[in-house]
Amino acid sequence: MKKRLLSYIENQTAFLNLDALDELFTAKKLAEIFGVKRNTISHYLNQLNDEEKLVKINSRPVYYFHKAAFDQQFFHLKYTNYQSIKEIKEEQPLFEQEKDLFSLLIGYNQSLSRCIEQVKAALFYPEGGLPALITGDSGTGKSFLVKLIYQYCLENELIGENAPFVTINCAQYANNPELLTSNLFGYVKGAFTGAQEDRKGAFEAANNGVLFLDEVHRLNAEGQEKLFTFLDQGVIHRMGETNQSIPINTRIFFATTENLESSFLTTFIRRVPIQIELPSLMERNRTERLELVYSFLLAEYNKIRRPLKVTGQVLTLLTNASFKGNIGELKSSVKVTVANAFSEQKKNDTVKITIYHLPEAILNASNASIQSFVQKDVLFDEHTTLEQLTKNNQPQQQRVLTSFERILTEFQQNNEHLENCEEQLKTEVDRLFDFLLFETDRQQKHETLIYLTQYIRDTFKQMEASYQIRFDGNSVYAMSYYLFQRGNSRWFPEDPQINHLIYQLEQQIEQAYPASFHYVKRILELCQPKLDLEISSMDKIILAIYLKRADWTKEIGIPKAIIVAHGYATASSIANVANRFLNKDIFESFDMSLDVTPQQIAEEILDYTEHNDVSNGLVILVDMGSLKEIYQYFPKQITTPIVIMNNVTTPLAISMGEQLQKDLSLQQMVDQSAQQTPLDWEIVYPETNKIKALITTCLTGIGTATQISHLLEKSLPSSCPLKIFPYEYQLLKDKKQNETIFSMYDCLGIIGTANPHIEGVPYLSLEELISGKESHQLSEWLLDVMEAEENKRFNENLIRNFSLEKVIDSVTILDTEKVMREVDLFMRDLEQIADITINNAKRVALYVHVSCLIERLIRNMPIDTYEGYEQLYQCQSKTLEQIKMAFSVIEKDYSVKIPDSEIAYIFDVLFENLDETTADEEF
Ligand SMILES: Nc1ncnc2c1ncn2[C@@H]1O[C@H](COP(=O)(O)OP(=O)(O)OP(=O)(O)O)[C@@H](O)[C@H]1O
Repeated sequence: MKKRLLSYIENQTAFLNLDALDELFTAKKLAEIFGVKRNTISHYLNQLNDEEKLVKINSRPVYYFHKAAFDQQFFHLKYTNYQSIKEIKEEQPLFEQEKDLFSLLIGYNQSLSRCIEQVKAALFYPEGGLPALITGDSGTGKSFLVKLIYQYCLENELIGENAPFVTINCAQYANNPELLTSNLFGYVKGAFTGAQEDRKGAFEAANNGVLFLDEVHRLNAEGQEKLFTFLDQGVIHRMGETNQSIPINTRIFFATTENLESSFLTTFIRRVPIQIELPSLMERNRTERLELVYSFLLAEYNKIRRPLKVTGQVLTLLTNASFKGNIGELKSSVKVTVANAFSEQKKNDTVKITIYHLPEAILNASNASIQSFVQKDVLFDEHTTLEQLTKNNQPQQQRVLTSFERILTEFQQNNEHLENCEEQLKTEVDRLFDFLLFETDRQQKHETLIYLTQYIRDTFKQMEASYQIRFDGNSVYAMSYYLFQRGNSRWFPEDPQINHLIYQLEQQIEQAYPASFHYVKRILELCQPKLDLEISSMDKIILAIYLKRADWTKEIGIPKAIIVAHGYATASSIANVANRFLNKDIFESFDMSLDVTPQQIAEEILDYTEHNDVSNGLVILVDMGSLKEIYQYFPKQITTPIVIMNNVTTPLAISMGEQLQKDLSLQQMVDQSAQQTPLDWEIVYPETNKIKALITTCLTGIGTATQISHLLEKSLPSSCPLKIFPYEYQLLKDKKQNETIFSMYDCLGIIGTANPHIEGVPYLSLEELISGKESHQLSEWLLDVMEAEENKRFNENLIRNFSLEKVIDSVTILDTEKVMREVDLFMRDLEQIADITINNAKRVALYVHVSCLIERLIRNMPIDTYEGYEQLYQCQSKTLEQIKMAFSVIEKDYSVKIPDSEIAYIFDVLFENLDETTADEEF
């Protein structure tokens, strides 16, 4: 009996649902099932619990389930006795905890993840949340989102149990704006003809609840004014009532399909700190669109309750079609499709849906996509779930997510110390890449994969050229497969605990493998715009661990060398012997027919330079004096120095081959060889029109040099032809002018954190540049490449971009672009009013300081007091008033009041010596 009981509970435990525990796990029900007395069953159950075979929950009623079956099916439990289900749930591992209501939105962890973060930021704002504006084309899900927001508020007790939810669509009142205003704000008796009694409006109805104003741009001037009063002061006035204001406490959400630049919206959005932009259907990736199609089909199945067999072609066409009315129109197209099929096959057990049931417009719009990747047929019936459909669809994506989870769990279990789990993480990453590279269907040569690989290969080459490194050959494939298989999905989890883990791990990886981390970051940045990728921290972590393992090697920049000779095999046999002797493939050979012209040879060589990396120079050994002149046929804009040597023989080739490997400049190589054998040679440097370039460098490594070059690139006017190259400091310092870049480019100067002292190339420290002490130097270097006006803009952009990252790091809810624009205005006004010029260093400080200040004020965070304000005011009242005046735009736009203590701090920033944090430290 005891055995049978245990085995029965074991089988049932697999179906256990912690959220709705079945009666079946109680002594009472089990006694009924086994037809014995309840006491007998209780006795056995307790025995089994003592033996640690069953878990007991001492709630009312008491539940028992099978420990091992539970551990296997769900998660590992530490004990066999618990007081409540809640206690058990607390042991649930991080990644299996419940999803919140927003997970009902398709795309909640992909294209909508940022939107949901913003919604939560608005909702959890202290003292009743912040208003938010939701923008997006028709049918992108604005109303749907707000309905969920309301449910979410109820679930999280942000509003009371019976709190109201009021929706007003302003577009419905297009012909009667007064009616709209009265419906929103209410009116008092006599406010207009027909107003026979006082009446509440939507604002009052939504008090203590949620108010949703759709198509808000339709409000007329009066309505707008009333709305602004509410946003600024939290009160409304009914129509016809000017004296009495009614305080309203409602969580307000607005939506509009209108362009934000329109005149009403610009004044309006200044008062609405959070703007949430929903992507159009086409901006969502294919996986997400397919998920939407699945969910709508599933909903139709649930309505008609007849299995639906949908062909892959239908799924493909629905997924790829573009709809003006976005998700809303996709949803109704699915409805029409199912209705067409259903009415035709009313009597069939299964309704088969083929392309003939689709609305015609879809067929017309999607012709082009018929040949592309086609889905498999899907049967929707009582066993179908959305989760299973989407899971089946992307085993690789799932595999990537599983690795993410394992890595984070491992890291967490090792007390968040990378050094304790480095090996385990590497093994996990290796396993993931093995799976992605070798266990996925390689036959299916997906166009996207081919495109990805091609682009990533080019990016690697670009990286190799600028950093003088060489990546392991497999890295290109590994990276392409990874990005392809993980799909367009991005993984930005919401759980703060997981985000904390990711943040910690990313920081530690960056510290432990700085070079790999920087290369990965740079490669991803370069790929991002072309490949339409959303990069997450986990991508950087995984790829940095992988690249670290594959490791990259430093390329010794040796020039390419070729031998050109007349005759059937002259060149190739010399190259052959020399390469064998040198034990390395140094030379390539060009065997030429006897009647070839020098011009044809030149063309061959140019063709070679186009297909090979000759950025370290090219050495050409030729067999006839006349051929030495071939360079005349090279176009003027060759970009690499070329040495041409005459009378090639095997000893000459061997001697040159040896010199080539010594990491010397071309000139030094020739000089050395010439000491051994008399030589006839010519060196051709790129002539005129060399492209102008700046070099950035940093003592701490190429990562920072790249950041500096980024900063400069971003700040350059778009028309400027200047190139910027990040460089290893040590390399510049060791090789000096011999570094190839100086012969290939016209290097105007070096900007960085340490001077490599290169003769003839001026140096400017980043700190001097940012502080403005020496920014005129940069202007002088750039005289030839840009006009004075452009130069000025460059300097301003530089300071702005330099500050941007810090502002991004410092503010959480403000729109960074907007707040920076506001600070720009503040500084401009201040310069005018106080007749001062704010230097670069102070600009940087003000960008950050004022942005944080606004955020603190909006968030009602405590503001520091300023000691000695009175004394300061006595002697500096004029300047303090001027600063106050310059703040008026910010005060108006953000509806905040800048306290006197803050004005005093700004005074300090402007007129006291700045805290000497240097630009280098900031980097
Ligand atoms: N993320 C989503 N996941 C699942 N269904 C969605 C999602 N977004 C929108 N929908 C569905 O799409 C339909 C259209 O959405 P909704 O009416 O909210 O769009 P809207 O932006 O308010 O449109 P309009 O501006 O035309 O009023 C809704 O029926 C909703 O069920």
